[in-house]
Formats: sequence, C-alpha cells, structure tokens
Amino acid sequence: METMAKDGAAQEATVTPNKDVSEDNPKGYTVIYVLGGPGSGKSTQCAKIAPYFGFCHLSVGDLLEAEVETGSEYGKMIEDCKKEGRLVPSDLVVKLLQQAMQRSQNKKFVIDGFPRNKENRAAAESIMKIEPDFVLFLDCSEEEMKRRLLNRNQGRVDDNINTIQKRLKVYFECTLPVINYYSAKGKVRKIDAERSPEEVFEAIKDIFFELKEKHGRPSDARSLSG
Ligand SMILES: Nc1ncnc2c1ncn2[C@@H]1O[C@H](COP(=O)(O)OP(=O)(O)O)[C@@H](O)[C@H]1O
Ligand SMILES: O=c1ccn([C@@H]2O[C@H](COP(=O)(O)OP(=O)(O)O)[C@@H](O)[C@H]2O)c(=O)[nH]1
Repeated sequence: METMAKDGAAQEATVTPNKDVSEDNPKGYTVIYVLGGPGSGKSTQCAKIAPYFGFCHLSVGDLLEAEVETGSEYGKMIEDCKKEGRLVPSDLVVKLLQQAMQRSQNKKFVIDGFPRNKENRAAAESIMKIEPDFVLFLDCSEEEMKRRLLNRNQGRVDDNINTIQKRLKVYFECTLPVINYYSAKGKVRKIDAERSPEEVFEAIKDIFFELKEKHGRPSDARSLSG
C-alpha cells in the first residue's frame, strides 16, 4: 500500500505557483480532479504529476484503505463497498478528504478518483467549498481498462472480473455524468489514456503548463504579456 498523501518534492523548473487567497477561495487551494474509469491510469499519472508539478496527490481509494487499517468503525462498510464495487457514502469520503487536505502543508491538490457521482460532487461544492480548476479525464476503452485491472497484480480484492464489471457499471452510470457536468462548464481536459504511461504524461504536462501560466506571478514575463 502506498502512503495516502504523496506530497511532491517539486522541481524548481516545473512547480506551479500557489494561488492568491480570495473570498471565493479562502484557503487559496488549487484543485485538479483526475477522473476516468477503473484502470484508466489515474494513480499512475497522479504519481507522476505530484512530484513534477509540486502537488499533493490524494487518492480517495487510498484514504479509504487507510481508514480500514486504523480499525475504525467504518472499516467493514468500506471493505464491503470495495468488494462489491459500490461507492462509499459521500459524507465519509468528504470527511476523509477534508482531513487530508487540512493536514497537508501543500495547497495544491491532485485528487485521484473523486467525485464519482452527483452526490460526491454536490458534497464537495457545499461542504468543502471546492471548485476544481480543471478536471483531467483519462479516456480509455472498456477492453483496455479490463485488461489492465486483470494484470494489475496488487492483490486487490476488487480486481476480479465480477467486481470489475460492477465498477465499470458505476463508472458509466454515475461518474461519466459528473464528467459531462464539468464538460458543460468548459472544465474538462480530455486525454487519450490508451497510450504508454510516458506518452500520456507528456500530454498531461502541456495542460499543467497552461495552469502554471495562468497562476504565474505578476513578475512572470509570460503572465504580463497576456
Ligand atoms: N498507459 C498505460 N499503459 C499500460 N498500462 C498502464 C497504463 N497506465 C496504467 N497502467 C497499468 O494499469 C493498471 C491500472 O492503473 P492504475 O493507475 O492503478 O489505474 P486507476 O488508478 O485508474 O485504477 C496498473 O497495473 C498500471 O501499471
Ligand atoms: O470517491 C470514491 C473513491 C473510491 N471509492 C471506493 O474505493 C474503491 C476503489 O477505488 P480506487 O480509486 O482505488 O480504484 P479504481 O476503481 O479507480 O481502480 C471504489 O470501487 C469504491 O468502492 C468510493 O467509494 N468513492
């Protein structure tokens, strides 16, 4: 099991500057949601994005796993949801995310695998007051996602064909509408995720460089020029 919050040891040349604090965004957070079906490569790409751009990688799947390991009262319910490919109730997921964000020294978050349904999204907006800067959508075919999950070999209880089918159903029925919601707001950056991890990351880098320009400091020549 990887650690749940992976703070990027940012490289000087690529780190994205912090946002200024404002009324809409009192904590000055930068938030990127990374969405896509199970096995589309969310964790693989977030593990590359975080150190390269100086973001904290928060995986809701990992936060839930860590909650189980603490022996918490929610442990059995979380494990049952995972085995059956169902989603954990939003209030718990949001609580875990909020705690992880508060504990982080970082203000820039790449949130992996959340929000997965309308209820998650509404809770993020109303409880956490989070609006993502953009949503990175890793677009991958069903056949390829199944193939990857069946070869993942991490001993996960949910990487069997039965549970994979259920997770895919949740993805198509509940998560795709969330992606469409953000798409209508012009916030989705779609990436062809069916290429090699390196090629996918190259495409993602271009999108993050755009964000870096947007948040560039006034002394940054590129932001001054437009
Ligand atoms: N671009 C890719 N090409 C081939 N295999 C990949 C690619 N990205 C991820 N994988 C592999 O597919 C599996 C699922 O990737 P992962 O990042 O865990 O997906 P997710 O977090 O979206 O469920 C892993 O075994 C990973 O090594
Ligand atoms: O916002 C979330 C994210 C994850 N999960 C649960 O955690 C499991 C594993 O999620 P993860 O992101 O690790 O894996 P993926 O299905 O994307 O491969 C899911 O099937 C859900 O049961 C959830 O309920 N809400």
